Amino acid sequence: MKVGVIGTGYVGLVTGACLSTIGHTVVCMDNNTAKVEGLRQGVMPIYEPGLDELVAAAVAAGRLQFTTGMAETVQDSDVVFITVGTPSRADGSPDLSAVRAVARSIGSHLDGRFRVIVNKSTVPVGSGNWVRMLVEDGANLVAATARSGQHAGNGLAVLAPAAPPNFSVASNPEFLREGSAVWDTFNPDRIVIGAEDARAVEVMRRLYAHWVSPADTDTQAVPMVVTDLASAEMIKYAANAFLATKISFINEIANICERVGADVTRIAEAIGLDKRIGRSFLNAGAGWGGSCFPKDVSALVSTAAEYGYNCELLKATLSVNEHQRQLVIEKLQRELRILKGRTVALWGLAFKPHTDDIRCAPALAVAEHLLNLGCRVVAHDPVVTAAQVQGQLPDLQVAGSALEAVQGADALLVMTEWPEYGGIDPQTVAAVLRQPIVIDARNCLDTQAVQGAGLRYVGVGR
Ligand SMILES: NC(=O)C1=CN([C@@H]2O[C@H](COP(=O)(O)OP(=O)(O)OC[C@H]3O[C@@H](n4cnc5c(N)ncnc54)[C@H](O)[C@@H]3O)[C@@H](O)[C@H]2O)C=CC1
Ligand SMILES: O=C(O)[C@H]1O[C@H](OP(=O)(O)OP(=O)(O)OC[C@H]2O[C@@H](n3ccc(=O)[nH]c3=O)[C@H](O)[C@@H]2O)[C@H](O)[C@@H](O)[C@@H]1O
Repeated sequence: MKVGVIGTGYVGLVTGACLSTIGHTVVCMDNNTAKVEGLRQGVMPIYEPGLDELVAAAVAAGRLQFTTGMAETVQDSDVVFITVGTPSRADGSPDLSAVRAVARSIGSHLDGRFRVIVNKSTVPVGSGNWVRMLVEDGANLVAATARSGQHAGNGLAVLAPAAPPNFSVASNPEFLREGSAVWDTFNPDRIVIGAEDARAVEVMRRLYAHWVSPADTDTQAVPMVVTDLASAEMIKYAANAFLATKISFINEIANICERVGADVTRIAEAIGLDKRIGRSFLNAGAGWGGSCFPKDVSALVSTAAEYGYNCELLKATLSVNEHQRQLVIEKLQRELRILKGRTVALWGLAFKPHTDDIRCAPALAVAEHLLNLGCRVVAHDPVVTAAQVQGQLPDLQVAGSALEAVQGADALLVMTEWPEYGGIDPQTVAAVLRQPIVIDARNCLDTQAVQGAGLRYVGVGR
């Protein structure tokens, strides 16, 4: 099938690359000219394991193209995905301006051929109907402009569409995780389709046939949940809110463990063996961050408030998470007493390992707090660069290696559980630290090896 993807960020690029890999012909569009130009030259705008190879192969096979042109993206496609960002506004509600602009623009390029316009951006309940309205507005504007005999900016007359727009809106929430986005897309737990009509469902079933009706009879089909638009939109928020709550829950248990002398890692292991609970997302630490959990939990709270409902549980999920970062500072204060004038080595800036994404990264929040308290903070991350953090935290120093960051520091603070940190010999760390203190805010180091090197180990909930 022919697929247009509008917004070539994390979700758009991974979606486009994976759909072209399974045989569809995909055009990825973005209004960021530099990004599109870079992609045409094989430069990935994000760090995502396996993505470069996938994109290169799909481009070489002639099944993946990049463009800044909306007209060609829409006109050539049977399915048009909207995958633009929906960041949080100051009040926690999502900023839908990019979705609005794109939906109107899609409408202005439609003709009589049937297309499914698929919203993959995370948008509040009710957005499907809103997208339909905007697409119709875009189409009506072109028709009205043509009727009035007006001219486009280039002096050419605007042509009236040959036929009224023929489209259906669908919602297809995305569940990929950064750092394992390609794997997640090829191995989904479910595919959710919210649709207005059976025709759209049929198109989406064909698009996702690779997963939902695999040709190889030995391959297990992925469940496809077909529902109405509002339920599909709600499924996305409910999934993220549940996962964020699960992490806040284990962080709360960790905080109790610290007081009573229990070990949260053993508790997570044991309760995780209960199939009703499951082990994943029970790693206590410095709390969750990233581009989605914070904005999506806040957006759900904000949507509920619009409908007169006060989300007590989700508000607690948010506040436990906020508090979890504060606890990292308190642990440092307990160990070092005065923080002003101290040097803290900080390992890990990304919001989690295997990504260079620093959006809402707990590490940056903690670094900012330490800088405000008068510390010198020397950070290291295997993939996040100094240039990425410069604008946000100009006083944060970024070292070229993990050991360089630790040199002469009063404490080492581990904020992201990059596997390479576990491979560094604690003896070499002990040899260069000014004071023998390690705060492991992700419980990722070998406790005994750290203690064996004569370092004081402070983890989370143990
Ligand atoms: N990042 C993730 O892991 C996941 C994100 N999501 C959701 O997917 C959506 C997209 O997220 P990301 O890919 O992370 O966003 P992103 O910020 O990485 O990318 C968005 C892209 O849209 C482009 N864009 C903005 N306005 C445009 C316009 N008018 N025309 C064309 N392109 C435009 C931007 O230039 C950018 O390249 C969000 O709603 C997010 O919540 C859902 C699941 C996973
Ligand atoms: O909507 C989205 O954008 C995505 O949000 C999350 O994916 P992502 O943000 O990439 O990363 P996660 O692996 O979920 O981690 C989120 C945060 O939780 C933290 N976390 C995760 C697991 C855990 O046990 N403990 C914990 O503190 C991580 O360190 C990270 O800061 C969801 O897992 C995806 O399913 C969803 O598609």
